[in-house]
Amino acid sequence: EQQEKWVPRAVNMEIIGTYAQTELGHGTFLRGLETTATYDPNTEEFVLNSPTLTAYKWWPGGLAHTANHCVVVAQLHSKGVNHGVHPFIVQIRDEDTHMPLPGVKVGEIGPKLSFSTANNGFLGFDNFRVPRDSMLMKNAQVLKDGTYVKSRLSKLTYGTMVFIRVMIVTDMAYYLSVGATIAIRYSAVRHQSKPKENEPEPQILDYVTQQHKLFIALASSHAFRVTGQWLWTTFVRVNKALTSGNADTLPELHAVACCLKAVTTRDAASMVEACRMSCGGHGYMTSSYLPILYGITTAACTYEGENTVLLLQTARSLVKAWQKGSKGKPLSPTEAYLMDKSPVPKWENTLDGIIAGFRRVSAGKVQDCVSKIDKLVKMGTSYEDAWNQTSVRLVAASEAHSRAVILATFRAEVSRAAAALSPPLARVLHQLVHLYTVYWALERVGDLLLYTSIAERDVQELQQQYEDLLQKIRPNTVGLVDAFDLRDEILNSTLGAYDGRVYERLMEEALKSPLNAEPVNQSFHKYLKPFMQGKL
Ligand SMILES: CCCCC/C=C\C/C=C\C/C=C\CC/C=C/C(=O)SCCNC(=O)CCNC(=O)[C@H](O)C(C)(C)COP(=O)(O)OP(=O)(O)OC[C@H]1O[C@@H](n2cnc3c(N)ncnc32)[C@H](O)[C@@H]1OP(=O)(O)O
Ligand SMILES: Cc1cc2nc3c(=O)[nH]c(=O)nc-3n(C[C@H](O)[C@H](O)[C@H](O)COP(=O)(O)OP(=O)(O)OC[C@H]3O[C@@H](n4cnc5c(N)ncnc54)[C@H](O)[C@@H]3O)c2cc1C
Repeated sequence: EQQEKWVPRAVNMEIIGTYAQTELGHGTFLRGLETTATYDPNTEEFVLNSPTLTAYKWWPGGLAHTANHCVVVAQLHSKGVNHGVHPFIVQIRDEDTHMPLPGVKVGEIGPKLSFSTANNGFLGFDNFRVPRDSMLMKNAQVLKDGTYVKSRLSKLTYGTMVFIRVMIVTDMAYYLSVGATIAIRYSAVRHQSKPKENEPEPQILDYVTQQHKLFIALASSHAFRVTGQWLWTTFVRVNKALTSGNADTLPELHAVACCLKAVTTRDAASMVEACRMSCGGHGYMTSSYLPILYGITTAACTYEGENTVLLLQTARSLVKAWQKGSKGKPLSPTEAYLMDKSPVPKWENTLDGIIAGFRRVSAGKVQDCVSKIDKLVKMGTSYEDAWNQTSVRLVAASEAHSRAVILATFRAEVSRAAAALSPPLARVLHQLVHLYTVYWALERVGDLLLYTSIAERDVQELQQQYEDLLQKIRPNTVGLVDAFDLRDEILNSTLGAYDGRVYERLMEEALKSPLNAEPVNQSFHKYLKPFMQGKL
């Protein structure tokens, strides 16, 4: 009924909304949110109120000047009892005049690192009344007399965030495809230095260090697209089960969505920055689009759940799984490997060997965390303090688990799809899987040395495998980014345009600057000349 009321109006843009959860004082700790929604049975209304400055909603995208409605997450009070945070759909502006409604204080939060096109806003309520059906009652309800009917699963309130975290993994695949396209096309056009005096300046794409910076971004885009597809399929399956009242698989989805969102956003931000730096000074130009792209990807490390907090959520699940498995209870498919008690096998420099190695690292780290926590608790430390003192290791265990999931998914999905591809295309995609897997083995070689039987000669061989792969992928690099098929209008980049006219485009953009409107800028007469004449 509520969906019939609100969804059609949102779809036809009568309602422009945003998600108003975060407050000045709380973003992570949702149970600490201060906005209140108090039910008045006499009028069958909720009274929304921001009791303190820190209760003001702060950050929601489009809230400042675009949205006329929003989903407000508030502490629900009824019959004198606080039932915790619940979502409410609230009109905040007049649909004709767009003026803020009486009792609503709304505005712009100010300049940000990036996302300058999104008017992120603040929102405060001064005993603002909304009808009872403003409470989104899919999970929990408040009856006309104020009786609270609890949800069958309180965490369903957090469902929106799981959905967005699932989507973000695919978003990162897209953003990495943009960064890789810009930087690799530029690296094919840019010639620099003379390693061989009697030869012309080479393409910078032929420097192996440049390949090391860029090819992992290209491979990660494919790895995250494939993993994002797998995660979406998992989300759809869990959601279907939830609809029929079965919440058994929700904890696993929450855990894997948390660590994948955290690892893919962190990787995307650092790899987009590497793309920016690989383009030298021109990568620092706004017209290259790389600084904006960095701002967008680094924001994703914070929004929809700050990365550390989410990695700790996954660590909570891994520790619980270890404790369950140690009692012989079955584990979820993504965590079942934790109970592999077989002897550490002889190391193999193969994809399967490396994936098995990352699972060993994750299981070893989880076991070390459980042992440290148990030891601290036995010494009289509270569980919460023991958790905090172990939290750096818990984050590392969560990252290792996430990497094992990505490596295994990327390999399995490409192997499955390869049968339907032409042999040359299958070969190139397998090279990207191989590069991605060996890259991360080398990045985490310390962990592999701690938890597997990898030896020094294996590491040397992996380094050679990696350098051979850079050489094999080089001839197809431009073709691989062209295959992302990103239009120039979407790339919005002087360095990444398909025609490669980099220098002409850089100059064209420079000449658009208002500072080039006249040969002598007025600042000379107002400041420079008086200063030079000692008059300032
Ligand atoms: C391809 C094209 C791309 C174009 C894309 C364009 C743009 C990109 C899109 C968007 C970009 C622009 C803007 C971004 C919009 C951003 C929006 C936001 O940021 S919205 C706000 C997000 N905020 C958060 O995520 C808050 C994070 N905090 C929390 O989730 C909770 O506070 C936290 C940390 C989980 C703690 O909650 P708490 O109640 O204290 O729980 P516990 O830790 O005690 O755990 C209790 C149990 O509950 C389980 N749990 C927790 N969360 C969930 C969940 N979501 N689902 C299921 N279960 C959950 C948890 O596992 C515990 O279970 P056990 O007790 O261990 O069994
Ligand atoms: C571009 C952008 C768009 C956004 N859009 C929206 C939106 O549309 N709607 C919305 O509601 N919100 C939005 N947000 C807000 C975002 O969801 C919050 O910023 C995010 O949830 C982090 O919360 P916080 O800012 O309060 O940081 P905090 O939670 O205060 O985190 C600060 C630091 O404390 C650490 N920390 C916090 N808790 C713990 C813990 N338990 N254990 C260990 N360390 C901890 C964190 O790791 C972090 O290092 C947006 C934010 C950005 C940057």
